[in-house]
Amino acid sequence: MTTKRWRIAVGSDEAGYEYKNAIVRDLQQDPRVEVVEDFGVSNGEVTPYAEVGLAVAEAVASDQVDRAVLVCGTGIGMAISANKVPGVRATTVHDGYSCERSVLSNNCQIIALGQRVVGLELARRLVTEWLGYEFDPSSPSSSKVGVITAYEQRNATGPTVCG
Ligand SMILES: O=C(CO)[C@H](O)COP(=O)(O)O
Repeated sequence: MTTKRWRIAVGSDEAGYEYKNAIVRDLQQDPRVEVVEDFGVSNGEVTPYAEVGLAVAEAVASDQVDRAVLVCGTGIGMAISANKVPGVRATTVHDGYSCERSVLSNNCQIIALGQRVVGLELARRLVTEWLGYEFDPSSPSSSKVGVITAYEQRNATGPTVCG
């Protein structure tokens, strides 16, 4: 069990607004959390999920926060968007095992949830459990994540052209 106090960003589009607010409230009351940054959206605001996902992922990449939770209708668009930011590993999670492995196997800094896919209580529980996981850099999974990092670093000046 980790003793770290996390700096967490949370963001959603309008399809994830209710869950985002519930998760922000939970995190604000969690003693393992040092700070919660709410990246919106605000009530009634319509913003493409990618704008929020990219802004939150940049906050992770720049070390403004340690980790983040994103919510949209499915959690898919948010994860795709966040993964475009170099250094960020984000995934959609809707079950406890994937949530655990997203950290312990993949060293993901971001989980994405779908408000139209899972119930609110499961989403809240996943976030609570997620806070208890911390990647072990000395684990056998580390070199596998390193393949991803090395690929990013080799291609840091521009996208790979295939074919
Ligand atoms: O779930 C979403 C993106 O993955 C988003 O909340 C809704 O996107 P849309 O189906 O394109 O409106």
